[in-house]
Amino acid sequence: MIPVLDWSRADTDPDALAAEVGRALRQTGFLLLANPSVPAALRAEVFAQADAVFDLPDAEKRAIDIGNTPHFRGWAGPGTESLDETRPEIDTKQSFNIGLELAPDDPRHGQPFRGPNQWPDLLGFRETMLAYYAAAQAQGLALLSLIARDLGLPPDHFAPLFDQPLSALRLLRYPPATGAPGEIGAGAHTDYGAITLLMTDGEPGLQVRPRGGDWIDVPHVPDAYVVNVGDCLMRWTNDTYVSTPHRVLPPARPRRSVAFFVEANPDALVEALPGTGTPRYAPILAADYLRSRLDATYAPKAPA
Ligand SMILES: O=C(O)CCC(=O)C(=O)O
Ligand SMILES: [Fe+2]
Repeated sequence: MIPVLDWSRADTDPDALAAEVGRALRQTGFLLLANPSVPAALRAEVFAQADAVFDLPDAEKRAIDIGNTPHFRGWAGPGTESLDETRPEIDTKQSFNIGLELAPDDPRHGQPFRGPNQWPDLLGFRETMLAYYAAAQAQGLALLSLIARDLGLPPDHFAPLFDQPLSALRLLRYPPATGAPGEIGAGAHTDYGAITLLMTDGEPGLQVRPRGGDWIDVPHVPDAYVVNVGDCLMRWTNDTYVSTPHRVLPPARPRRSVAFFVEANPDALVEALPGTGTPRYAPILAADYLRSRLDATYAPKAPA
């Protein structure tokens, strides 16, 4: 149901690979990407540094809490987020969020979602995360080039729209299940951005619910990314591609994952791409769309 596609074919067989990517993104909006361009050593280092930041004492994590700034960066402890807006349960996960890094004197500070990252005092953390942010964004853009091919657009169609991205790197850790009623690792949701590149650690829990179907487990393929369509790309493709609800059940053992949300530039105009039919949605700036989605995720809930 969720195909495994080999990224090494992007060089040898791009047209066929683009068609297979397109088919998956039209059907379930999910695929597994083997042999990605991001080096394995860098991916492993991201997991190691993620462990280090989550293992810091709470006081150190609170000093870089996501609530300290309006820029959605830093540590979000357990109980601060609820991805399923329709249910009272709060996600058990904790996360650490990193956005586009700007020089301190960059004039873009203060624009929507632009601001300083909050870095922990951990040797190599910042360098690893910035290297990964760049590598994952490049993989995302290369995938968007195949997506453009599939949609009959010039292969570089998206490049100028993703060169100052709102993309977010999110480290995640899920505690083992306690058995509490209704407990959920990450509530059912669709992603907000263009595409998501997700690394999982092999501990089961991630499920998707294809349209008209029931929840199914997403298999763990070592070294492959779980790739899925976000709501912004669904809207941009005028529903040609579909974003699909997914969730993380409370795992049997601690579970770790690393999501990279590939997002457009804040001022990219998201409107029905050529060839996708009569527009179903009004045009919207990528930053305004993201704002509307994040506000709902972080809205306070009545206690369960
Ligand atoms: O941890 C996972 O496997 C999925 C996380 C997720 O869906 C998200 O952060 O949007
Ligand atoms: Fe997600």
